[in-house]
Amino acid sequence: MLKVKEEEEENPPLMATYKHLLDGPEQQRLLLDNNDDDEDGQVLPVIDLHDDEHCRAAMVHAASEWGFFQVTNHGVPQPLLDELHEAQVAVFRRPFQCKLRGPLQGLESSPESYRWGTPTATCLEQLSWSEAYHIPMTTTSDGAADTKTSRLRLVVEEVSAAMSKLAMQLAGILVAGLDNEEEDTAVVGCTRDTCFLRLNRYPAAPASGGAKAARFGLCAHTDSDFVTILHQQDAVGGLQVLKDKEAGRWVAVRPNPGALIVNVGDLLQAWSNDRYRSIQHRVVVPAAAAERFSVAFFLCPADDRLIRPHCTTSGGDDTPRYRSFTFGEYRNQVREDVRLTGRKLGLQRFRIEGSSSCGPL
Ligand SMILES: O=C(O)CCC(=O)C(=O)O
Ligand SMILES: [Fe+2]
Repeated sequence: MLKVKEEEEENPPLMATYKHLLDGPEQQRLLLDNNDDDEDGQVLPVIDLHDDEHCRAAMVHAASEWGFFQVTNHGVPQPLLDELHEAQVAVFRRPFQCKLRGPLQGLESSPESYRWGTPTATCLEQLSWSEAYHIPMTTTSDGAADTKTSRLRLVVEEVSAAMSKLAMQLAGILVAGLDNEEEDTAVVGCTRDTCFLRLNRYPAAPASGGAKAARFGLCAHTDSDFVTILHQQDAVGGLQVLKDKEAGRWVAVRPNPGALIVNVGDLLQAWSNDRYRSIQHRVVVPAAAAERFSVAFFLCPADDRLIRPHCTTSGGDDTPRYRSFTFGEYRNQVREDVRLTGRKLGLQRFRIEGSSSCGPL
C-alpha cells in the first residue's frame, strides 16, 4: 500500500504522540482487563415521545434507574441527521494539518474547537483515541467559508436548533417530574446560545503495533451538562454505559436506527439532589479497518447560572447533598482537576460532607 504523504494524512498522529503510553507496562494489564464488557448488551429503555400518557413517567424512571434512555418520535428529522453525517465525514476527511491550522470558518471562534487524543493523559486509561470538533452555539458566521465547511455550518445550525428544542423539552419534563410540578423549560436557564455540539470521529486502532492496546475511543466520563442528546451515526457501535458501579459492569448500547440516546449530566444530578443519575460512559475503539462517527448535543446554562439541589419531600430526602455552585465554577474546577490529576473529579468536589454518597461519579 502506498504510504500517505504526511501533509495529506487525515488521522491525527495518535500512535506517535502516545507511543510512551502504548508501549508502557500498562498495556499488559489493559489487554487482560478485557472481560468487563457485557457484549450482549442490555437494551436501554426506549421511550416513544408520541405516547403522551406514559412517556413522562417512563422518562423519570429511566433517568433515576439508568441515567440513560433512548427516545423515538423525537422530532429531529432523519434526513437532517443523515446530511450532518455526510458533512461531518467530509470535514474529518481533510488532512490533519488543515484541521489543526484553524477553526472551521463561521462555526467556531477558537482553534481549540478541534481536539484529538488526550493531552493530559498520564496512563492508557485516560487516553481517548479520537478526534472531535467542539462547537459552541454562540458562534455566528464571519466571512466566507469553503464549500465543505459552509455546508456543515448550515446543517449544524439546523441540527442544533432541533436538538436544543428536544433537550429543553426533556429537561423540562425531568425537572417537573421531581415534584409533580408544571413543566417549565426556562427553569434550568439554558438557551440555544449556551449549548455545545460535539462532532466525534473514532478512527480504528492500527491492526499491528502497540496501539492494539488503545481500548478507548473516549475514556470513561460523565457529561458536565444538564442533558445530552447523542446520535450514533452508523452501525459500528462501541458506546458502553456503567450499569452497576460496584460490580464494574459495562453495558454495550447497540445503535438503534431512528432513536436518539439521552443521558442525564452532572448538573441535573446535582439539581435533582441525586434522584437522577449522571452515569459514566465510554466508547471502545472500533475494530480494525472500521471507524465510527457520532454527534452529541450538550444542554448547558450560562456560566453564571446557579445550580442548587432541589430537595423534595416526596423523594424521601430533603437534605441538600451538594453546596450551590455556578456552572462557570463547575467548569473551572473540572478543568483544574484534569490539569493537575489527569482526571475529572466532578460532583465529588461539591458534595456536602456527611451526605449519602451518590455512587455514579
Ligand atoms: O460517541 C459516543 O457514543 C459518546 C460520545 C460522548 O459520550 C460525548 O461526546 O460526551
Ligand atoms: Fe459523554
